[in-house]
Amino acid sequence: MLNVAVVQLHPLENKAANIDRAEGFIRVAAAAGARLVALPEYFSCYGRAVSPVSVAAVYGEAAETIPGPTTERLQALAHELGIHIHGGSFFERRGDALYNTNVIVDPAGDVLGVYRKIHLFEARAPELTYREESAVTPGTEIVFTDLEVDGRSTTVGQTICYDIRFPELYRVLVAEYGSEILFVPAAFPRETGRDHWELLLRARAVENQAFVVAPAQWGEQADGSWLHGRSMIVDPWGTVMATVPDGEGVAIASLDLDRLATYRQNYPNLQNRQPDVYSSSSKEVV
Ligand SMILES: NC(=O)CC(=O)C(=O)O
Repeated sequence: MLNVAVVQLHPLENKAANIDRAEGFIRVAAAAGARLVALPEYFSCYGRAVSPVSVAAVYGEAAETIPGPTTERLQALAHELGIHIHGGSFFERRGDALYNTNVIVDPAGDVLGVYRKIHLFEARAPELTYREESAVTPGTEIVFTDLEVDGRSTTVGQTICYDIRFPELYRVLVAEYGSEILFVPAAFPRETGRDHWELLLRARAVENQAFVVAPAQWGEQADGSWLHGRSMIVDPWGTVMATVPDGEGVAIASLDLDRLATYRQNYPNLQNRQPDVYSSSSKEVV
């Protein structure tokens, strides 16, 4: 069994305070037996409160390189507690560009996987306007990471928030790269989250026969908007194993990776895919 925790945070404008609270919840989760603790998207800074023009400035100020103070803090913490930490996401500066980036850190304090969000959120609705690309550059690489936890190896796929709407990415992470656990750190707004968040997480879990680990931001922002929260861990059958209610907090679930292997054998959905047919040019028009 692999004990995994999701941390739900209410992002405030003070980056140092956000990181301090994240550390506090990581310690709580580790003390409760979690071997892998996952943080939400933009856990150290979230910029919904400001106009698109100043969003870029706020993000730019919050951005860090890898290695940098935030990754070094996660590395020290993972080493001290002897756990893996999935560092949700934060603003990364690389040359002149900013990315929405997450890392996985192992108990030796090493950074194992660096993923830059590929699909950047955009909404042009009367009730919700957002264009992540105004400040952030999209990543161009699919990232999966091999982990060794409690003497068992597993492969995890790294994604972020809006990526969840693009099932192709998850299919590749599972069918081509063998991921057993899919990470989806997020900051879904209430407008989309109330109807789509759980539905999308459970769909990706069922269709890919994989665990989905989804820590989220929750709560009211300075501009009066709300983040949906409902961090959750979903099993490959689509059952919600653990969730965090409104507010900050931690939820933990025990993932049975051996049972996952049996389940994939008993229901060989992944083996029964017909990729040749999907890509075939021999379409019959009636
Ligand atoms: N915040 C996101 O990246 C995505 C989102 O809110 C949505 O897809 O809805």
